[in-house]
Amino acid sequence: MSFGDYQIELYLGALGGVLPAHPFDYSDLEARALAALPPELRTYVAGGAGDEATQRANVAAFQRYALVPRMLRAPAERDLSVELFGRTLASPLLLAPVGVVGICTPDQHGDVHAAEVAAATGVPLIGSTLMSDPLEDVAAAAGDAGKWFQLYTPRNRDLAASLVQRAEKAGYEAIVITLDTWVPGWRPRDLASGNFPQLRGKALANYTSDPVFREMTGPDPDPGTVVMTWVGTFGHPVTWEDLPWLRSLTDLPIVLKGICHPDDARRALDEGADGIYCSNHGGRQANGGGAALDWLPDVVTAVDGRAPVVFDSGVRTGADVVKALALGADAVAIGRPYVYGLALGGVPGAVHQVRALQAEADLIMAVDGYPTLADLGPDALRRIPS
Ligand SMILES: Cc1cc2nc3c(=O)[nH]c(=O)nc-3n(C[C@H](O)[C@H](O)[C@H](O)COP(=O)(O)O)c2cc1C
Ligand SMILES: O=C(O)C(=O)c1ccccc1
Repeated sequence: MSFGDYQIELYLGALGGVLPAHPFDYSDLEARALAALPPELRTYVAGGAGDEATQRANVAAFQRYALVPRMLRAPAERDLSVELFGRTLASPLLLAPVGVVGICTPDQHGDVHAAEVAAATGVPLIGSTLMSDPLEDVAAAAGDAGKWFQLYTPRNRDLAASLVQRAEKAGYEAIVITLDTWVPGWRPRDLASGNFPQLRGKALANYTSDPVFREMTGPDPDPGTVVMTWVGTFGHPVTWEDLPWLRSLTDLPIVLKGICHPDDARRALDEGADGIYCSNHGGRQANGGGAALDWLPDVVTAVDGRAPVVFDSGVRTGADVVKALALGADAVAIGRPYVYGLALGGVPGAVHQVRALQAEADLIMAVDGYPTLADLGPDALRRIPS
């Protein structure tokens, strides 16, 4: 069984009279998913920072690299597996943490459904701090699939400790600390529509289910108190000085998300991080930066094999996945593609998006003669002069 078999399944289904129910093209997926979402979610999910130049650059950057086909290399047998923190994954994909995925399905249990996508595909879910169901319920829905917990470090250190300890107890296998979002970026689409879901009390289940947060609000708080308490504690701007404390909270691997500079990557590892997550938050936080993909090679060089490098921001196709891997990422995360899949077609819709990415990546590696991840290095790519 290889990931490429998904195309056989689709063709056979069509021969049996059943055409695929879910989109293949990202623009089509996005347009249909946005139409299916309530208006207040459209700006939040699709939008980015400023005039969204960085968000567009994330996607465009992939076109500046071309995969070079190599022949006669027995590519029939593929192996896309990768080992991350002691778990072997069949493919190097991850579901990026998305704080509002919980409200992207009509039943408001989108975080549980994202975990079901992980369970169905074996692609680990990185669950956000901002969930609509408690992290314990989401972990249970992921079953045997991998799951990592993404921490938005609160100002209240006891609350941070409680969230990390709950995640550890619930079976999450790594803690991803997001560094670039202790304050929301300047997001004109949301500003113009007066829209920020958390301020309407959405996606706060990990707080309202937490004993430390409950002490902060007092018993039976009204919704306004919950939101204002959240606003007061949400975003601690993590610094190097905080790392020993964060390290002391858990024995789980710690992955730092938002690292784009080689010096930051090197120092993070020197100071005890176990993984580096190169990302610019899908262009949602700071406009005016380059594409995350352009920061990846130097980050990989700085890490020098000491720890896994995860990459996200702008991955839309199987070819994008292969290019990020060739530039040195050990695993590639997707954000909006699976959220849109879920919004449009529920769990089967998101499973389709994941399987389509796996199948396309697998078939590209086959046709281009890079049958395993070890075969895929910078030599597989040429930079197209702009
Ligand atoms: C609607 C939305 C909510 C997000 N929420 C979080 C979050 O809670 N925590 C986090 O670390 N990143 C969050 N991100 C960023 C993603 O983890 C990821 O970095 C980004 O979506 C990757 O870019 P892509 O959407 O172009 O694939 C969010 C992204 C989107 C689109
Ligand atoms: O929307 C986001 O990308 C996000 O992760 C976030 C969460 C809380 C505050 C600001 C941004």
